[in-house]
Amino acid sequence: MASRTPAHAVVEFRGVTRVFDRGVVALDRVSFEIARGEFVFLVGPTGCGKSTCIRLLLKELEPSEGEVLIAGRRLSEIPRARIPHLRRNIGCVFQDFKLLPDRTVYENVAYALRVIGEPRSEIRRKVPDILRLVGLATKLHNYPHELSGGEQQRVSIARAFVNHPPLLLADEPTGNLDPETSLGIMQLIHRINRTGTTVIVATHDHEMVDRMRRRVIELSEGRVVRDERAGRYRPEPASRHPTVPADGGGAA
Ligand SMILES: Nc1ncnc2c1ncn2[C@@H]1O[C@H](COP(=O)(O)OP(=O)(O)OP(=O)(O)O)[C@@H](O)[C@H]1O
Repeated sequence: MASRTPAHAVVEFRGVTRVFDRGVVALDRVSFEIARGEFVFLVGPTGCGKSTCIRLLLKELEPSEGEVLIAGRRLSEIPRARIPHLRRNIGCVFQDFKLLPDRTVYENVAYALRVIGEPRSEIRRKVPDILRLVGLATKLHNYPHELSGGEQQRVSIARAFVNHPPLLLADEPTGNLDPETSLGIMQLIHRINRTGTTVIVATHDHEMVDRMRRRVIELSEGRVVRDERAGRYRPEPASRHPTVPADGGGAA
């Protein structure tokens, strides 16, 4: 069957339901499209299904019903052997950085290139370049434990972006950082977005969402309850979406 995904859509969730063991419905008929180059915040209270969306995009999970598409391709049709190729085109940033503790900053980033068979000369060129971009040119030989949380997150962003993937997923990237450091991280992710990379950030960080005023997709109990162009963490008081409290009620 021909795909209905518009040529410009990088990501599409088409009626996606995901049910876990014991009948936990993490996502319930979720549909949205994200165009090439968009910056999207995925928000909502804990347990609403944000990480499940990210894991579906990485094909770490399969939908119980519906389809997830990337660049018009149904992930259900991608064979197991091609999953590494899919993931190579998706940069990932997580709350806990996931750095290799016994490798230097340089090695942590170089490793991402080595596993995909990048020639040594390219690694030597690309790693210092990306570390300069994230503001860590002087920390190449430090180990993760010698860095602040914000610096560690910059390393993980460098690692995620060193291949210039068309899609960057960030799951709670500022969750462990103070507000000022978070702002720097979000500015960096914004800069990456401006190079043309599509960015999806799952977050509870309402300050950040309110400051950035980008597209906001809000989930509640596994359903999309709001999708706004230049949204805030919570809907505007005059919102046309009365199903979600406008007074800041609910979990932060
Ligand atoms: N592997 C799993 N097995 C069973 N239930 C799961 C599993 N993963 C997630 N869930 C459940 O699915 C629901 C959605 O979880 P998910 O992690 O997507 O939420 P979230 O919005 O990312 O939450 P948080 O903001 O706390 O990270 C929750 O009820 C969660 O307990």
